[in-house]
Amino acid sequence: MGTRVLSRLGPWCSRVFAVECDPNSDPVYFSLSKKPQTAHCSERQAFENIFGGAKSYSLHVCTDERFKRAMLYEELKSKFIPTLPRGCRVLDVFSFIPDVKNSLFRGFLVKGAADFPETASILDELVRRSGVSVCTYVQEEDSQQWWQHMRSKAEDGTEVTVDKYCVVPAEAPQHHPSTLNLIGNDVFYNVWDAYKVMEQCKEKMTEAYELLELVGQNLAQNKGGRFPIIAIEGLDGTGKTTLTRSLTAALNASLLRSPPECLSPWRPRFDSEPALLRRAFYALGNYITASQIATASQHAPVIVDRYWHSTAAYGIATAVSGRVENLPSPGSEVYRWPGDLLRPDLVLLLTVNPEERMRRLDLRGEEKTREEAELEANQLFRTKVEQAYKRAEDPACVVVDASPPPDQVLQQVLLLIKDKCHL
Ligand SMILES: Nc1ncnc2c1ncn2[C@@H]1O[C@H](COP(=O)(O)OP(=O)(O)OP(=O)(O)O)[C@@H](O)[C@H]1O
Ligand SMILES: Cc1cn([C@H]2C[C@H](O)[C@@H](COP(=O)(O)O)O2)c(=O)[nH]c1=O
Repeated sequence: MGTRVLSRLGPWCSRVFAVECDPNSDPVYFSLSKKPQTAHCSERQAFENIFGGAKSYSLHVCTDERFKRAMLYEELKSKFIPTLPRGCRVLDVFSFIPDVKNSLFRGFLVKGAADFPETASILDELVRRSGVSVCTYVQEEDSQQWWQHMRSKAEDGTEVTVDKYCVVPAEAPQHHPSTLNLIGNDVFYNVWDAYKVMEQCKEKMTEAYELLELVGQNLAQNKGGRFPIIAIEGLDGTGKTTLTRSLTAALNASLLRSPPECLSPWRPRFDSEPALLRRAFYALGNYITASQIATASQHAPVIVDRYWHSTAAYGIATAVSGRVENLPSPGSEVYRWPGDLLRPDLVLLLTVNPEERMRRLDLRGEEKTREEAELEANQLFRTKVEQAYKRAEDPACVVVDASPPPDQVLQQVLLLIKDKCHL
């Protein structure tokens, strides 16, 4: 793999690497060079922190085929990483070509592997896997420089180093590497892109096959009727269900949701699949909901409990690691509305402070999805979801303070609807 060209994504040695040690600080960036270069003291210290101690390995999922990449990454994360001894530390590693979309390969840096002989044999097994590349990090005693050794198996089964590069400091790119693959992996901007993902797994999942059938039956209808379409968005527990019910009664409206009810039986299955499939499931759900909205809005106003903005906000916030500043800047193309999806007339984003939201969730006390559990555990994630909502464009979200009692929130929202939709 070392000297071979990685398909259209360029040679290995032209890549930049980022190791994430802590979600609240910048990753350590490095690139590869055939010739050693002198690193500053602080840079040497940073390398010492990430590779130092007992032998370190990095594993990279290296294929530009998105389905295979998603499956392999999930397999490493859920099957392989949990088998490592507790003493090993696992950090996220990205390898990418700066500013080149879809050039990101995700992986893991396993620190302290040499302390556990069984770890080395597990990692050596991975050298054989197609689509995974395994590197080790070695410090040369005389020069204090770190070298990345690319591992491979020879024909006779013995492990060999196929290439080695000096690890040299690299500048932080303008955009965080985790933003490079968002489009087409974490957010889909047309139905066919999500459809193609689902098609790739319809052989192994009957749910995918049935979902595709449903989408096929629901695509023809995508033009709104004469009544307004109002989407209600917000983090879990902000009061969407409560408000959408009372609004529906007050406006004599139809109430719909995304994902639509007809997908509820399949949701737990897709929620436990790799992110690519999960995101494709939610994206396709919006198109089925759109077809229901198209019919319903011919007869009455339509209230939608979550719609496209949830799909995009959760997809972006899950994929972009680390700090809120790592999100794509406002105005980025990732915050646009898909051209082929029925647009609502008004989108309201309900917001409450974290303590009140937690109080409401605790009072409700239902079973949680993976996303909900993550949201509850992680304030950083919640802030990223809310920021992604706020950056959405055309239509943008109108922020509503949902902390007053339900009746007051309803009155506030009715006034907004009267003003914006003339209802
Ligand atoms: N304005 C409000 N004031 C106080 N409590 C509220 C208010 N609105 C909703 N609640 C309560 O907060 C809890 C969560 O509300 P609700 O289920 O409507 O939120 P949600 O946004 O639909 O959540 P999810 O997205 O997880 O389905 C419920 O117990 C509900 O009764
Ligand atoms: C619609 C939609 C939802 N999710 C995630 C976000 C939430 O944590 C859960 C719960 O949704 P609920 O139906 O309101 O209970 O699902 C998502 O990730 N993408 C989506 O499109």
